[in-house]
Amino acid sequence: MIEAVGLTKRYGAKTAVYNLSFQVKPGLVTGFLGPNGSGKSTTMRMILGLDAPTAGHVTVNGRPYRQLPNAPRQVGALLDAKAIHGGRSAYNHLLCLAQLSGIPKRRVDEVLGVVGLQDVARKRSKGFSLGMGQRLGIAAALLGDPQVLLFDEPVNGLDPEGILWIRNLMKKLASEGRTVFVSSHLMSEMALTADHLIVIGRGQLLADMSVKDFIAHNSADFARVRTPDTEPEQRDKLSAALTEAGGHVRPEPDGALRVTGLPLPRISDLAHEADVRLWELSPHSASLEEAYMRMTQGAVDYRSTEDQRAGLHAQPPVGYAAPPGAVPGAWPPPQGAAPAGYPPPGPGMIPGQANPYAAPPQVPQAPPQGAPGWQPPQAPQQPPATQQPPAPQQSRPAPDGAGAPAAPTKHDSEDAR
Ligand SMILES: Nc1ncnc2c1ncn2[C@@H]1O[C@H](COP(=O)(O)OP(=O)(O)OP(=O)(O)O)[C@@H](O)[C@H]1O
Repeated sequence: MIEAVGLTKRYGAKTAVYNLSFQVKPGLVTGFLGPNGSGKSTTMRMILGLDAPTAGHVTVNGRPYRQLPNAPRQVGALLDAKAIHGGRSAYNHLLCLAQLSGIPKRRVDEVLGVVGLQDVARKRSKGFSLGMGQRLGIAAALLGDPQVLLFDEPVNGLDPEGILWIRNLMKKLASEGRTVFVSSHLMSEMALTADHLIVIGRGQLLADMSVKDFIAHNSADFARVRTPDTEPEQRDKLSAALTEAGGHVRPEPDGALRVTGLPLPRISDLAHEADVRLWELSPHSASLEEAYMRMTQGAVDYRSTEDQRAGLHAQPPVGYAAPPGAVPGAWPPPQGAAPAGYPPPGPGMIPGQANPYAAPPQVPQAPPQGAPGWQPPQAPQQPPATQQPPAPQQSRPAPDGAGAPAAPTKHDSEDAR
């Protein structure tokens, strides 16, 4: 079990993670989702004692990582698969990690078999493809047969067969009662792999719930209705009738109508009353991807200017009414402002948490802590000094990095400096 309480990390004026509290339970695959730069890797690094929290704390099996006896046998991690000494063979890389942690040599062959690298085990890893590197990183994570596993983007570079393999591996590890915490941007994959989701945006918790609940709470079921393609006036007639009856109607790219707010039998009756023939009337549930996009769209930091111009990034939440005077179709509303009609936090959001559609002001950025006038909202309590993991050191028990918490940082760690 992994438990974070009020976890906060600041890099100078940048708040990467703010007041994050969650539990990752054994026996489940827990997906860790969030847009680019939302703080996933930083959180994982704090779990592994590679970054010290600015406030709050995180424990693995009840202790900070650095206080775990023989940590590599309790926790395995894939942070950065490229963090391997390229001149070393896969076998020697794993052997080195095993020897540093007192893991028997035979385990090296076992994990090479598990990840399917047995035939290239003696080849230098610098010739490995991205997918082979990922497999080697996963082998290193499994080396100590740990109860707790963290994977940062494990399917990166894997082909479809590899993706299927890792999906089954994660599920198997969880079914053995292990704690499996995995970050990914592949929503379709997460929908198939994860039982539970932790979603963050701009370093803050947006959701902590089962995949099923997440989809149910963050998406509206809808109906697709199609009238004969050859009679566009029928479509307009139906659209008017459905809107008048209180439905929300949006055109689909293929000419169908997407209708929310009306049950299927009612749509059928309204079509009948309007004397409109239907070619399609079908119920639909949103995908995890749609639910995720809906929840995190306001917390996306990096966006193509092309998308911004074309408005591709933004679909207003269901029920959103543009404020008076707004440019028609403009979404999202101006950052930091919550105009009239701005949706309140929905049922899928964390109680007491700010509306995630809102822009960053909840995350205190400046002035820095201690500066005149700085007042963090609900500032988490500093834990006693004894609960803080010791400051990360440059040299860690696994010098080659991959698969062990020793993996070099994606960013230069301020702590290490
Ligand atoms: N050592 C550092 N110094 C300064 N800023 C940092 C450092 N590490 C991370 N950050 C910043 O903290 C924020 C969170 O970064 P992080 O890598 O944790 O996000 P992420 O969710 O893992 O992103 P991605 O999905 O792109 O991998 C980013 O704005 C990042 O630039």
